[in-house]
Amino acid sequence: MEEPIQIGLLGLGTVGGGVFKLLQSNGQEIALKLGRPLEIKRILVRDVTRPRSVNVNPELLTTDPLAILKDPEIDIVVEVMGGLEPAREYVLEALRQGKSVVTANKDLLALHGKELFAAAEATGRDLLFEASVGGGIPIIHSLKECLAGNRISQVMGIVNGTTNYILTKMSQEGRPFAEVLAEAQRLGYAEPDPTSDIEGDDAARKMAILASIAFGTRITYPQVYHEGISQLHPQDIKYAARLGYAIKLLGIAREEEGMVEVRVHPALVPLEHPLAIVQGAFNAIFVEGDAVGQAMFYGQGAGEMPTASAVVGDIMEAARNLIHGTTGRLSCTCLAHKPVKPIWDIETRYYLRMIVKDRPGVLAAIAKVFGDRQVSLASVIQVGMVGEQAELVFITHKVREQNLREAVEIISGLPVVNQVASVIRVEGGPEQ
Ligand SMILES: NC(=O)C1=CN([C@@H]2O[C@H](COP(=O)(O)OP(=O)(O)OC[C@H]3O[C@@H](n4cnc5c(N)ncnc54)[C@H](OP(=O)(O)O)[C@@H]3O)[C@@H](O)[C@H]2O)C=CC1
Ligand SMILES: N[C@@H](CC=O)C(=O)O
Ligand code: NA
Repeated sequence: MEEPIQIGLLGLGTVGGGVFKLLQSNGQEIALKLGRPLEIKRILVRDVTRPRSVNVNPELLTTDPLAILKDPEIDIVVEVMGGLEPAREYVLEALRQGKSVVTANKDLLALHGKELFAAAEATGRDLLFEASVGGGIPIIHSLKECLAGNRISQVMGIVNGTTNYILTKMSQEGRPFAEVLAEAQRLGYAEPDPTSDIEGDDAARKMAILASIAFGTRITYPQVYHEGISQLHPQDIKYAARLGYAIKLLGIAREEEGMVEVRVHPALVPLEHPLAIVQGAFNAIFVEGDAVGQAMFYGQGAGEMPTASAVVGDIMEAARNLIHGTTGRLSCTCLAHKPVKPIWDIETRYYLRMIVKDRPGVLAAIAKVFGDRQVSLASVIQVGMVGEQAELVFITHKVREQNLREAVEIISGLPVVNQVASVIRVEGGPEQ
């Protein structure tokens, strides 16, 4: 067999450790498939003395990035260290040095994609990032290649494993938020700062990447409206279930008449919808194209080995392209400019929970405000009592967000209304 293709690994944490293990355990099959073996030559870490879950020769470890970036024998740099800086500078330098790059870093791509792809195009090398969205699910390649002949109208799904794990455990086992989050961190699902999972930033970055590819226009992370799950009340999970819904952190991207809608927020999803049954750290992504119709991608969206599966697939593609002299054949696909719709212009259904005075005329007062703002109600249910006050749940028909927000503001000020406790969008039903 020929000389190995040399790899430099930036990071040996959850994902880097998984990549190391997979290249060891499946190295022979991989070499057979490529016709050349892959070899990890150096690994950048912060602390070479830290105990590792992988059995690695300490001589491979370095704290000097130049030992990888400037090594002419290294052909492929794998960035699995995370964060914006210095990861951005290292990826740019690797590309400038004529190396192909594989990364799992959605933070980087969702903010600096344009600069990174320009650098890859300048040297004609590959910049591959399958692991950045949906962990092990092959969604990036599917959108960029297999579905490239379609006009994509919608990408919708669960793209954060940590929050789906938390919501699953809270709803099925009634366990407290903090306890389940700690478990997700132990299992390696969460980001180093789990706030980005909990507050929807991680999912927003992934939706920026998916929307950019699906609609062929550059969408960056700051353009993605997002809310997380930290403000969710456990009673809303309970009431939603009673009404036939699960609450999921959904990413939604749509293109209509040349405008893109892209958002991340908790949503009530009907229990009969396939996304409602996605449990634990699993992710699922629905894609709708004019030729393919509906396609759903499902699998483990986080964790050591599922993510390593995507990274190693990309390493093999980069290696194949090097072997055949075909690097850089599939670069940036953001070729058009399409404006992003502001959140107040979106149209959807809403679940609202209110604490109100338990007296006649209250419903009529609330209904009048809704009516004045063209908010049409699909159902109203009294779910319980909070002391002397009644707890009401409303589900609306589809309405423009601006109208709903105005109605909520006026209703919150009505003397008969103590509090509009929750407003959650409803997605995936017959009206969408
Ligand atoms: N965990 C997951 O399920 C998934 C993660 N990702 C992405 O993969 C990337 C890696 O995530 P993960 O493996 O979980 O992160 P970890 O925190 O587990 O690992 C990070 C690794 O990078 C090293 N590192 C970080 N900063 C530096 C630095 N400045 N200089 C040198 N080495 C550094 C760390 O070194 P040391 O060990 O010495 O501290 C560590 O080995 C992130 O971009 C993440 O968003 C993508 C999909 C899923
Ligand atoms: N923290 C992320 C990891 C994968 O991208 C998640 O929970 O989905
Ligand atoms: Na993926």
